[in-house]
Amino acid sequence: MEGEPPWLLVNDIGGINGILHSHVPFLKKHFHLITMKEFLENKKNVGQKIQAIYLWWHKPAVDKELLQSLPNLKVVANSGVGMDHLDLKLIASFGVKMANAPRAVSTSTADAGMALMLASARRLVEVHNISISPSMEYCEADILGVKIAGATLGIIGMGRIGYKIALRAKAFEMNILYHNRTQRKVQEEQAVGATYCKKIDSLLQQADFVMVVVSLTPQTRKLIGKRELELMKPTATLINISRGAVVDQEALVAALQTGVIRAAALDVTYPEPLPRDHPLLKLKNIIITPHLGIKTDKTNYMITEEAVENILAALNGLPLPSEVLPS
Ligand SMILES: O=C(O)[C@H](O)CO
Repeated sequence: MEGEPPWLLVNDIGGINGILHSHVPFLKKHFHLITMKEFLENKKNVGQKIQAIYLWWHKPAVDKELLQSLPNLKVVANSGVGMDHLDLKLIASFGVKMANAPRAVSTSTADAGMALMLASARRLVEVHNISISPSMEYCEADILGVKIAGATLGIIGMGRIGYKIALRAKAFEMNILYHNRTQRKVQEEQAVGATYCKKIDSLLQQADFVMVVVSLTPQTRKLIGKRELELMKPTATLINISRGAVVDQEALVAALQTGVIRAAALDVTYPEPLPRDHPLLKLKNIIITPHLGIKTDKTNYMITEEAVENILAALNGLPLPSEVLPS
């Protein structure tokens, strides 16, 4: 209809899997919002009106059936950087563009990685529990942590987020190693004092903290398995803020149970959340957070702003600021 705003499909508004209510007025300035429920109730009449999808926490699922019922779909915008939940080739085969939100997420995800590293090093969860226990009894040895200044951080994946972690770690006076498909420019390395490890093994052998920041691809699935864990120092800590499947969880459970490594701090697991009887949840030397990376007041809003920017560009035939192409 002439003058009508473009229709944007979202999974839901509010609730567990819906966009935040506070984002609705901003989205409504640009789009007519339609939820999956409304779409499914009236598929035939509204399918051709929908031009864009905004995925919130990976929902709705963009499968062949959905793509076939949206003949005028132009763009799928994701509320995060990782696109591993999408079949990029399938979406592109429908002539639909895709975008993620790398600018919005990087600082908060880097902060979450640092928070996990510091919490594990200084045993924050354990000491909190001691502090609120009725007796407050503890031995000094129970609360001894790992000194951060002077320790070596190995960053696996030196993209935008990895680099922001290095910037932060430098301020904490850490030695920084990194492994990445491509080496960063010398000036970039010098700015954060990071040393490139061409081989992941050498990083694993030297680091006191190994932080995994790669995206999930067929090449990075189970990148950290039994062999890699055994290469790590017994005093080392593994921090994963990328995707659960990058670490072989069974191997990790065994490594934590038998002291192959000191501890782990995970913002991501598979599945998310873990079943309540999962062995990882029974360990003392672990911290698990519920995919906290981007969950801050401002970050959430910036993600929606970045998505809107991408969607409007696609609808106006302009280059997308954060277009993602199928590899
Ligand atoms: O990919 C990201 O940006 C976050 O992990 C949210 O999915």
